[in-house]
Order: sequence, then C-alpha cells, then structure tokens
Amino acid sequence: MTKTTIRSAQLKRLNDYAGTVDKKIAEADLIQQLTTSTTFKAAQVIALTLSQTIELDTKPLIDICWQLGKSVYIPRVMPKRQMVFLPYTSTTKLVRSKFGLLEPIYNASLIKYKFDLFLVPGVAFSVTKQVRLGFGGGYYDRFLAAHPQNTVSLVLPPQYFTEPTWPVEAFDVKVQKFFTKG
Ligand SMILES: Nc1nc2c(c(=O)[nH]1)N(C=O)[C@@H](CNc1ccc(C(=O)N[C@@H](CCC(=O)O)C(=O)O)cc1)CN2
Ligand SMILES: Nc1ncnc2c1ncn2[C@@H]1O[C@H](COP(=O)(O)OP(=O)(O)OP(=O)(O)O)[C@@H](O)[C@H]1O
Repeated sequence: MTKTTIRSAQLKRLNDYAGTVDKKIAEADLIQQLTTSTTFKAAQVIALTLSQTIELDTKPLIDICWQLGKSVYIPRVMPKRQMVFLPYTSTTKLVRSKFGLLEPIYNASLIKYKFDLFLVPGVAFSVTKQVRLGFGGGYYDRFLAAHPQNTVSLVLPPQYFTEPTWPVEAFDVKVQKFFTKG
C-alpha cells in the first residue's frame, strides 16, 4: 500500500479514537512513562508540538515541563518545507497557520536547532523498524536529516505497528526510542 493510502486510513482511525476515554487513559500512561524516564529527567531543553485533536494531547506534558523549569520549543513551518523551533512559554503569542496549526511568531534570534530531547509526531509508527509515517509534509525528515536529535515518539494504540505496512524510503529518519501503551 502507498503512504497516502495508509495515511488516510490512519487519519480516519485517529479521528474515531479522538475524544474516547481509551485515548485519555493511554495519553496519561504514555506521559507518565516519558516523564519518569532518565532521558526526560536529564533533558533541560525539549522540542515537541502543540497537538491537534487526533494527536496525543501534549498540553499536560507541556505543563509538567514548565513546572519542572524545562524549556519547551515548538515548530513553525517555513517556506520550502522547512521548519524552525521557537520557545513556547505561558506568555508566547500564537498565530494559526494556514494548515490550522497554532505556531509562535517568527523571531530569528530565538530559533534553536539542538535539543536534549526531541518528540517526533506521526500518524503511524513501526516499533521494530523504528520508522514513522507523518502528515506528509516531510518536515520532520528534512529537519532531522539536517539536525540530528535524541528522538522519541509517544505511540497511541491506533498508531502502533510492528512492521511498517507503508513503504520505507531512504530519506525516512529513524526514531531512536518509542514509548508504547501496554
Ligand atoms: N501538532 C503538530 N504540529 C506540527 C506537525 C505535526 O505533525 N503535528 N508537523 C509535522 O510535520 C509540522 C506541520 N506539518 C504539516 C504537514 C503536512 C502539511 C501539508 O501537507 N500541507 C499541504 C496542504 C494541506 C492543506 O492546505 O490543507 C501542502 O503543503 O501541500 C502541512 C504541515 C509542524 N507542526
Ligand atoms: N531530507 C529530505 N530532503 C528533501 N526532501 C525530503 C527529505 N525528506 C523527505 N523529503 C520529501 O518530503 C516529502 C514527504 O515525505 P513523507 O511522505 O515521507 O512525509 P512524512 O514523513 O509523512 O512527513 P513528516 O516528516 O513531515 O512527518 C517526500 O516527497 C520526500 O521526498
């Protein structure tokens, strides 16, 4: 099957899963696993996303990071399918992008390229091959090719695959660690 076919099937599954009690339970479990890990405890500067409803809700995780005094960075998409990461604090002004995502305002002096911990979003993850299927922009693959990171993904049950059922391509950057519910 093609990436496009699997992606649309996954978007449907994740839409159906959004708003369920199962999702809330899985999210709490995954955030608990991450925040008690040595890699999280040691990380001072963390990159993550402001989640959409079909994604793992990152707000509780962001609150924990802020409470612990960690610096949080979130992406802003740029021309030519580039992406930059800018600080996210309780006072950061956000604007909605044309893709519907909330993003910080561009400020070149605040951009950061290297993080202690880097959370990678996706619609499907193969835990044995350590690959992911994203939303299709290639933003994360491009960014990670240029700026390697200590990557982790939090995998909700409908995102979990052992082997990839989609084609893995040369530019797909592996995720180093997965947290899975179970
Ligand atoms: N919460 C969250 N934020 C995120 C990501 C994510 O996966 N989750 N991203 C992960 O990458 C980046 C944005 N990802 C995008 C992925 C695909 C397209 C995309 O395909 N856009 C189409 C047009 C779609 C439309 O107009 O409706 C295009 O450019 O042709 C855009 C952004 C950065 N922010
Ligand atoms: N390092 C790269 N340099 C240039 N183009 C790239 C690179 N990585 C990926 N691409 C391009 O990005 C496009 C989208 O790739 P793909 O469908 O695999 O996205 P995705 O992994 O689902 O998205 P994302 O990485 O944003 O979550 C592809 O056409 C691919 O050629």
